[in-house]
Amino acid sequence: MVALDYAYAEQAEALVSALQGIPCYMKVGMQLFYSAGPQFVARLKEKGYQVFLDLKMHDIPNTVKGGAESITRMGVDMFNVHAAGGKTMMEAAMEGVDKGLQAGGLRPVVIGVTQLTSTSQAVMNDEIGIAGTVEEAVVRYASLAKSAGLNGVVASPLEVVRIKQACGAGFVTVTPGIRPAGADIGDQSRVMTPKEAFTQGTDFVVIGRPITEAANPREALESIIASVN
Ligand SMILES: O=C(O)c1cc(=O)[nH]c(=O)n1[C@@H]1O[C@H](COP(=O)(O)O)[C@@H](O)[C@H]1O
Repeated sequence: MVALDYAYAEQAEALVSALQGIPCYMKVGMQLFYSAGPQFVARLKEKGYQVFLDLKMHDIPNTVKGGAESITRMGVDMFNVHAAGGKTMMEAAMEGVDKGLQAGGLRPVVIGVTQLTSTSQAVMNDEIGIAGTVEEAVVRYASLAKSAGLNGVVASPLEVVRIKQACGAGFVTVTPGIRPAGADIGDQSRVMTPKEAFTQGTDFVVIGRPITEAANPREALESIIASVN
């Protein structure tokens, strides 16, 4: 999944054109969506892409339900909500999906965000104030997401084995925090290479800057795919 983290539609369009023909999901996050909106998502769908709309909803259940309904009507393939919003909020998201389907939408894969991959053990314990290991917190969020009827979670590849043990092999894992060997980690904290991530059994890897900031993004993505194969 390529993270189209751009402020302007033209920049994202240029990357999509550069990657044309390479099979991948396109991830639209808040930076692009707040600027280019549902029209950009519609253009990606017209081009035949599968789209992960990453807006990480986290609000009261009624508001998340409405957001999920609108997102489902948009016809995206995947979207996410914060598992930290709790079981009732996540169940409300699934109710919103049902309402969106009744209005003619397509069924999306619904994913819970666990602990952001930028969060280290120390930050989680000392700053946010959650005790225990990151892995324990992630597995707890994943189990909660599963009990609310979600299809999977976003986590770092380091937690995939434990998530699959707790929630089953079919529970989808979407893993950012991916860095090819030697790449700049930036603000990420819990990282692995693409190959290592797939060795852990993840279903999807999400990659942004190693592609978007490369001198040649197409070559960067092709070399990542080659490293996995
Ligand atoms: O939900 C996400 O996609 C997400 C969750 C998370 O825990 N960490 C995370 O990095 N992401 C997203 O994944 C992408 C990672 O981008 P890079 O760090 O540039 O590869 C960004 O678009 C983030 O918003």
